[in-house]
Amino acid sequence: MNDAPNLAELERRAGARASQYGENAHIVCDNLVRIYRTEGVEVIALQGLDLLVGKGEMVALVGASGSGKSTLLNILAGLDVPTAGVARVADADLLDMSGRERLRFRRELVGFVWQQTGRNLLPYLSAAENVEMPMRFAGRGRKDRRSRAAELLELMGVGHRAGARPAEMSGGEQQRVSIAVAVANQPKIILADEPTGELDTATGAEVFGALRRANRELGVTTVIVTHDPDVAGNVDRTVGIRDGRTSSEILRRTTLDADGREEIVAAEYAVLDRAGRLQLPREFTSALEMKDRVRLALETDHIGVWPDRSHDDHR
Ligand SMILES: Nc1ncnc2c1ncn2[C@@H]1O[C@H](COP(=O)(O)OP(=O)(O)OP(=O)(O)O)[C@@H](O)[C@H]1O
Repeated sequence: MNDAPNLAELERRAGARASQYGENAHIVCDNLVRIYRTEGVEVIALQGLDLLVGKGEMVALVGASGSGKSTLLNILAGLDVPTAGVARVADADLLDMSGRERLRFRRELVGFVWQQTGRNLLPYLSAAENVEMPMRFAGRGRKDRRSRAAELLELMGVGHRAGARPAEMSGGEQQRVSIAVAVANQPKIILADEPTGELDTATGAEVFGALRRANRELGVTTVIVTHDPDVAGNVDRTVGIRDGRTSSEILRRTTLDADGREEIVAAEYAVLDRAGRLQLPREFTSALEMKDRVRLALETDHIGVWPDRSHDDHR
């Protein structure tokens, strides 16, 4: 008897494998490409980016200016449409949405916090009124709105500023109110673009703390774009973006030290994508003058990478 699978079975297995990528993730980017075309010039802002974020996870995106962080965040926010690939957020397919679905996605599923507080808050409304505003749009009753706004401002540590207008608050307070606004309608995801960009370090840490509380207490998946070098201690995972691709990850784990005390350990990894591609850190490749090609060797527990010396032999 021939036990070899037929073509239909092989296709079924391949399909089943494909659907497994990111099946349980809250955010899935698979080979995401975004090309901007302006006056005949093409800029490839994202070139095959892969990213998975789990439900309830708090992730920071870091990377040099122009690496594609804002492009990615705008796509995840439903404000921009990728050129190719897969982008799924809370089960919504961002490449295949009608205008109406996109609007619903932006209103109900994601909350935003932008760097400029002026973009987050209406200047003529008090903190509490700002938090109530999205709930009014969603048709929630007045009593319910009031109590939820008060609760959220309290959670963000700005309950005592409920009656203040944005101009009467400090930058850090405004950003904490902005987080309360972003979570008012119970979104599944919060996206924050440089939320501490205009703040000093101490105030920035308070804003990260508020984002952390929203993430932990409300269970909302959180993605933050930041230049803040101290961010790794505040989030579960830091994802480095280089040239439009995820290139490295810093994972934060809590372990016990020799005396049984909890300590936070952050370990840096290079990202190996599904095609087997790996970005070697520039400092490593330039230290050994590696370019164009390298020699690889499989060892029992690691892979060796050597500079290509074949030119030297032929000289
Ligand atoms: N609307 C646009 N039209 C053309 N090119 C764009 C546009 N938006 C971004 N780009 C280009 O795409 C690339 C990625 O830009 P992006 O703003 O995503 O980077 P970034 O990592 O967020 O940078 P920064 O930290 O400076 O905000 C850059 O080369 C940028 O010039």
